[in-house]
Amino acid sequence: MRTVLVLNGPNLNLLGTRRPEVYGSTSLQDVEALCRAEAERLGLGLEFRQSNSEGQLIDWIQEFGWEAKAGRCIGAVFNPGAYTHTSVALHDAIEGIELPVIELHVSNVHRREAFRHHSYISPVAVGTVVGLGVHGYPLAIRALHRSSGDRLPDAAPASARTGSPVDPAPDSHEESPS
Ligand SMILES: O=C1C[C@@](O)(C(=O)O)C[C@@H](O)[C@@H]1O
Repeated sequence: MRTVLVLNGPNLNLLGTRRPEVYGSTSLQDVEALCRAEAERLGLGLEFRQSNSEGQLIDWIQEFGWEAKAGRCIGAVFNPGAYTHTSVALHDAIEGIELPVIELHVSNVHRREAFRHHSYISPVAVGTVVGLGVHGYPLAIRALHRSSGDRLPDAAPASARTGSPVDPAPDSHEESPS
């Protein structure tokens, strides 16, 4: 059975009690239950992990990069918490492996403080889910499952790093109508 990884960074163990007006009142345990139900529905195994440590997150990304390369993992839903806005090391970890990553934020970071508007993760993610609350997690799992089944070229991490899905390929540039 192929697995999907759901990875949560610092302070997400406090979901449900930390600033409920921003992050809601659902606990991380409840998020895991939502993800497990979605994974089961799709016939996937679920690895659900959380760490407050940057190094631990990098180790898991590398571990599941190998799992993806071996065809045993379809990708990761990753909420990097505050490391989103600071971590070149997490950017490099994702860039260096073959794990399709969907970046997820429970809150709409773009409506919040300016320091939350920049992400080091987005340029190496296949996509982002932002501001949909905890219901974004099962949606992201579904998106990974769909892209892994269809093997859409725009779902592959390598092509996502060279341009957006709507970018023409470098050898097929067309003049846009004026
Ligand atoms: O810890 C978090 C949670 C967050 O990633 C979110 O899920 O909305 C947004 C980050 O800016 C913040 O540091």
